[in-house]
Amino acid sequence: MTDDTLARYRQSIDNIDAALVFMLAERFKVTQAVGRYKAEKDLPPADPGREERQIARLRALARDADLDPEFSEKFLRFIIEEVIRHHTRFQAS
Ligand SMILES: O=C(O)C(=O)C[C@]1(C(=O)O)C=C[C@@H](O)C=C1
Repeated sequence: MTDDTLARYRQSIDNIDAALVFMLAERFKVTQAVGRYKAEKDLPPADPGREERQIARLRALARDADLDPEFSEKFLRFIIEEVIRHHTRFQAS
């Protein structure tokens, strides 16, 4: 059975998912550089003040874009948690 409407929606979803992967790859490239820099300069892996500002900004953007702010906060925290794990590995090596 073919459902053209569903197929079109899914094509768009696939494009968006691909864009998300590319954007995340770029973000992690930058944060890897930040991790190396922080390790060199003996800076702590996490910066809770910066995180709070990022989350407040993202929540406001989410509200404007009609996206659930709770979800956007969870999503950003999930990414930052992984970044901090990478930073911590740089400090140990
Ligand atoms: O901005 C930094 O200092 C970073 O290390 C990047 C980043 C982020 O992924 O956005 C990660 C960890 C910090 O706690 C804050 C922000």
